[in-house]
Amino acid sequence: MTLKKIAVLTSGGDSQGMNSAIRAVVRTGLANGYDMYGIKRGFKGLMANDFISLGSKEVSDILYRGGTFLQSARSEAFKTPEGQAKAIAHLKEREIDYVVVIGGDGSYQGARALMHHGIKTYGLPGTIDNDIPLTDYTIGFDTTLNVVTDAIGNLRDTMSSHERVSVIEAMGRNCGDIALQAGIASGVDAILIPEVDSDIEAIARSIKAGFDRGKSHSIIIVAEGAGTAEDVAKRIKDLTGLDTRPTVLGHIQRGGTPSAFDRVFTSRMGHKVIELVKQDIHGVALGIENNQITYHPFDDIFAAQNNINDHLYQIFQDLI
Ligand SMILES: Nc1ncnc2c1ncn2[C@@H]1O[C@H](COP(=O)(O)OP(=O)(O)O)[C@@H](O)[C@H]1O
Ligand SMILES: O=P(O)(O)OC[C@H]1O[C@](O)(COP(=O)(O)O)[C@@H](O)[C@@H]1O
Repeated sequence: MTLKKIAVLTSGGDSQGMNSAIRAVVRTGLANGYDMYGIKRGFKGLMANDFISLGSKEVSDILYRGGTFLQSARSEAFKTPEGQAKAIAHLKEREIDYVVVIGGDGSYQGARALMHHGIKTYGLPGTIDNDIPLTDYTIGFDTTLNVVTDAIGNLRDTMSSHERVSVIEAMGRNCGDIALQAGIASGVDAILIPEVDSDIEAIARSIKAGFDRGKSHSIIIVAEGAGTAEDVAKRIKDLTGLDTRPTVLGHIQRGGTPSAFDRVFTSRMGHKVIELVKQDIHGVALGIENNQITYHPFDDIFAAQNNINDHLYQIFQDLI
């Protein structure tokens, strides 16, 4: 009897913990007698037939590394029928039975496209943005929060010495979770996120009042989906007369050694993928909900809304 073959790829923006997820899928797969493969550079590498065989040794020494050793890519060509036909042909030639896609919602669209061509697929939520429905956390989000929280601490030191207002731009595309949770963790004075309309004049008044009471610095965090640090800093300066400095954290947020939380939950998810393979359950995306590893059909993920946590936003407002 031929061994069942499972291939793993990482796609879209990389995130800290992807390596840990790959390692867990591969080691659990090997322990259960499957033949394991990696596909380099996401769907781009799949179209180019860029596969590598993965044994236990190939995934050693990666658990604590950010990024993805399989590397990642965004590929417009894969969205076309021709691109997908190439990808399917390589999977069929190699007799790959299952494909594990680690990436964000775009990558999930790609996984669903493979599924519609008869490939058994799984999605793991690999994005720092925390913008995937039906999972409380995405891979790398916790590490990114720690990176952003550290950066805000550094900015606080220098802003305080110079009595300045710091306006910090966080990533997240159209999702405000990084800004909201790093903002709570850092005790910032204002958080601008795309999900909530903010009154910049009211924010400016309260920052000015803070300085008038003797505060030596003020910190505003703005999610990239809600505007730029530069625009917000200029507006605050115009409204308050205070010295302001914009900082764009950029891709620094996507690096760093994955947190213990990211390593543990990705290990659990990777392990769960193989349990699902054994039961021949597929066409699903995995998540963590109430500390349980869960899974849902791709169609349910696309039908669901990813809402900001209103209660957390309220907590932030009550704490300023
Ligand atoms: N509608 C789609 N159909 C097929 N593949 C898609 C689709 N949308 C995205 N993809 C593939 O997934 C890749 C990653 O998506 P992207 O949105 O860039 O990142 P993420 O997965 O992090 O959201 C894209 O470059 C493309 O190859
Ligand atoms: O690295 P790039 O291609 O410049 O993309 C930046 C975008 O990727 C992210 O870092 C992660 O998003 P995805 O995981 O959905 O790709 C976003 O927060 C940001 O807007």
